Amino acid sequence: MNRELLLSKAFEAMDHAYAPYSNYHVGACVATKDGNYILGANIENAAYGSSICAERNAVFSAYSQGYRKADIEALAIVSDGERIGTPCGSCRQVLSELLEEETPIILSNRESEMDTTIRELLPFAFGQEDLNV
Ligand SMILES: O=c1ccn([C@H]2C[C@H](O)[C@@H](CO)O2)c(=O)[nH]1
Ligand SMILES: [Zn+2]
Repeated sequence: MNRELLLSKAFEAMDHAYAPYSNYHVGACVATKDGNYILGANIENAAYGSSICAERNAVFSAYSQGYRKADIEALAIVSDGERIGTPCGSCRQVLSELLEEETPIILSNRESEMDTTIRELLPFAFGQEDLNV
């Protein structure tokens, strides 16, 4: 996985964000172990709650193409904010099920970068194993 290419694909996705309400543009890219780069951007809606975050779009897209957590090498999430953006609570919940605990997550706002994992972002996550089924 080429880190610079992964980040540049995430910034390319950010350019496709549709964010007329927040004016906060986010891009994400999943790097798969077989060499694919799958993009996602935040897409907003006048009914605000119907909007979708960039990282969920990218990871859902990867799953829609048949990839699963073991196939994902890294996830980059980038934004045009003044500080590095971190995933919202809903995305952390989704990522905790759809990524491996230690899959690298790279966050950037062009000025700086930060490396993390979903284990670090959402410790003690609620998951499938908590269900009574
Ligand atoms: O990690 C984040 C945080 C926010 N957003 C989007 C949702 C909404 O469109 C806008 C403002 O919350 O940014 C993302 O895509 N990813
Ligand atoms: Zn989110």
